[in-house]
Amino acid sequence: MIKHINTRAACETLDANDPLAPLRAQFALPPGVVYLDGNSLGARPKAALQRAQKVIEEEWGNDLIRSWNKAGWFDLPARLGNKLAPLIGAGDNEVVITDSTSINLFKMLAAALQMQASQPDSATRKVIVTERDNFPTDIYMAQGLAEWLDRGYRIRLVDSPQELSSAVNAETAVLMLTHVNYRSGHLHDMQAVTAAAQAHGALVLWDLAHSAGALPIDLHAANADFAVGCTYKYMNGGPGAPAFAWIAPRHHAQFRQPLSGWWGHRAPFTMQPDFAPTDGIRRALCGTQPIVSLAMVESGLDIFAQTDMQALRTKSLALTDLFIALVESRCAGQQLTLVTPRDHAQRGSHVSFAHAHGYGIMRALIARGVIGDYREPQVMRFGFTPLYTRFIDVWDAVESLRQILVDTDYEISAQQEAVT
Ligand SMILES: Cc1ncc(COP(=O)(O)O)c(C=O)c1O
Ligand SMILES: Nc1c(O)cccc1C(=O)C[C@H](N)C(=O)O
Repeated sequence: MIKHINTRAACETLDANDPLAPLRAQFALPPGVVYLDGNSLGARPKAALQRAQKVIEEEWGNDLIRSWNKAGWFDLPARLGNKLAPLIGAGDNEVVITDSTSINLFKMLAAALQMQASQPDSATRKVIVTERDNFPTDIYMAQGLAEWLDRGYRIRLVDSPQELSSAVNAETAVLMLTHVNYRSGHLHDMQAVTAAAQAHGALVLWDLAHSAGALPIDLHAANADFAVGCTYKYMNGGPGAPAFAWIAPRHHAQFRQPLSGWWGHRAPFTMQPDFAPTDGIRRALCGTQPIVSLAMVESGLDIFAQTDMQALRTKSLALTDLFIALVESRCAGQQLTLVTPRDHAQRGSHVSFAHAHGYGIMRALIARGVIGDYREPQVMRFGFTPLYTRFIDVWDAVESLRQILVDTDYEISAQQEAVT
């Protein structure tokens, strides 16, 4: 049906019939902007401003240190983790919101390697498998940990999802994958990949940065071992908002991570000189949390509580289908190559097109108020956030893209900024 949409008026009708359309009013989006970068930094929930005011003025300003108890600051990582849990198929007391995704990757990987080190085959199980095309921080964190441990761990980088089945074997300690690829938008079959790796004795760590809040996830049904992800993308927690970490309950008792700060201690205010890990998911914590930033995450999560991930997925696929169809019909012959899988089962919530002058074209789009981003090599990335993206936004974005391409209205050798 989406394939036959070829007027802006038809997109207006899609918006008029969209059951999720009213949710957009809960976001503060600047006028005249088509925002297609919620996969990198989500838009601001209007409620975040009042929340920030309350945290800063009342909780910090007025109640001062009493707020650790009175405003529940100390429990915030776990309380918000419980709110996030249903979005990823996790249960109560299984998720904390804390630190950054990079740091949580380090903690989960370190704990997984330690669990594997206690197995009888530990001498030969020394490989961390991931994708060469994974988001670089994931690979860098694994490299840093392996180097620092200096116990013979190696990183094996696979070049395609198809290669995974031959790359994972009895030497694999951990398979660490990003569920939806940051560049291509390719979506892994979490359940099948997890089962195949576990059949070889590997533990499986999922980075949900580009899928949490974008599509339904069921960590329990997939029998995953560990998961991490960002809250500042589809969850709209704000720039640099703390990330989340999930540990399968069956691993809680064995879980040990090396950043053994006092927030992970059994009784931090007894001030004992020896570290004794607390029970459960709070073991993933390290030290004092950035409370103002952490508190912002709740405003984003509260919007998800008004809908469900299946409804969001249905709209997300309609938006990405429409974008692909319109770009291919209206920008035909303009040397654009679709990088994202067409198959719904393999597609997240962003769409990427490659063009030799991708960076210059993206700059021109941003100058016209259509905000996406650019990833090397040559990839223009457009994120579709079903909570606030409209079908007319898709139309308007493609129309701007078409005009820029037809008029060659972009700088061929645009100077790259620090953040692309
Ligand atoms: C897959 C993936 N993991 C991790 C990150 C970021 O990690 P951090 O928040 O630690 O910078 C990103 C994006 O920045 C990402 O796309
Ligand atoms: N975390 C980011 C940042 O600190 C600056 C600019 C962009 C980001 C992003 O989140 C990028 C994103 N993970 C990506 O997929 O490229």
